[in-house]
Amino acid sequence: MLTRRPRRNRKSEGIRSMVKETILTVDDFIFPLFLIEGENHKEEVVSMPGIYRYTLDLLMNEIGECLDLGIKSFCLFPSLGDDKKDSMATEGHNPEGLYQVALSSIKEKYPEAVLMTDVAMDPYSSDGHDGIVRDGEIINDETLEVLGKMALAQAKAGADIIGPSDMMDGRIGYIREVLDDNGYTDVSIMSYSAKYASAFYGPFRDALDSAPKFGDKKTYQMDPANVKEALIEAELDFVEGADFLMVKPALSYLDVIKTLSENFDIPITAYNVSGEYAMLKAAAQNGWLENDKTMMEMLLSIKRAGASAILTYFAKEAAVLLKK
Ligand SMILES: NCC(=O)CCC(=O)O
Ligand SMILES: [Mg+2]
Repeated sequence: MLTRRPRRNRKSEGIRSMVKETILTVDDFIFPLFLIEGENHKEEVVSMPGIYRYTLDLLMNEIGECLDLGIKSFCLFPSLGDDKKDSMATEGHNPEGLYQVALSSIKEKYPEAVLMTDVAMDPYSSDGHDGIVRDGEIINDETLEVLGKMALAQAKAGADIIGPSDMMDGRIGYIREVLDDNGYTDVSIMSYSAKYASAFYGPFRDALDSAPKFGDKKTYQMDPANVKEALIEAELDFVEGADFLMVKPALSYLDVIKTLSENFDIPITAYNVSGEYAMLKAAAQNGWLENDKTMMEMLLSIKRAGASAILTYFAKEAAVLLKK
């Protein structure tokens, strides 16, 4: 005799929705957006169908549409020409630079939008690395000064959340101090705490043309084999003042998301990265996977693992579906 029949709780849509443990909403999304110089121009990222690089005027329209769909949070990434890049990523803290001007213009037009930034040298670095390069090495402590300047310029331009993505040691404490010393105690920090040296970033580097000019990022980004190390990274970022701890990528690292969410009482977020987006788009274009259902299952799994917010290129598509 079968007394326990779990199928009873799946017998109708009504009961299934009653026992549902995880519910995905538009509030969960942070939409990463790519910004380029110029006017009235947008170009699709070849390896990310449906995702565009926008000039600021068109980006404004895109943000307006997203706000109408209920997406409240955005993370901006700049794509710069080589003429704007140097070994010290100087353009990254230029108050008149593309990025800072975009932040303040967006804030002015849409004060309700939550703007998250990217702090790392790579979009502005002629070396394509996240830190200062000397004799082929990435120099940690001197890089902190550059990151501090970037974070401060972004805070001055109106950023709500600073997102250090560089994986230098000590940068959260350093940035927190710079922000606080300058009166930006209310500006939050979402730390890319467990950022892995992953092959899933390929399409993003196409989008920003920011691939490293030599070597790889394994001396600062984490080894995909490690999870205990993620606890150390997260603990340091927590102690240094991070408001959110992020895991990146998401889908191959659901165990890391879960481990951090069980061990820390501040929000854990996850970055559903470009390669994860591209994989589904490629399969869907071939008719091998059903786009909408697979997308929702991916996003749901990231939330189920313990993420309270998800940076995802699917944000707009998923918001349209959720609205139906
Ligand atoms: N610092 C931001 C990223 O590296 C994003 C990676 C991706 O979407 O692949
Ligand atoms: Mg760290």
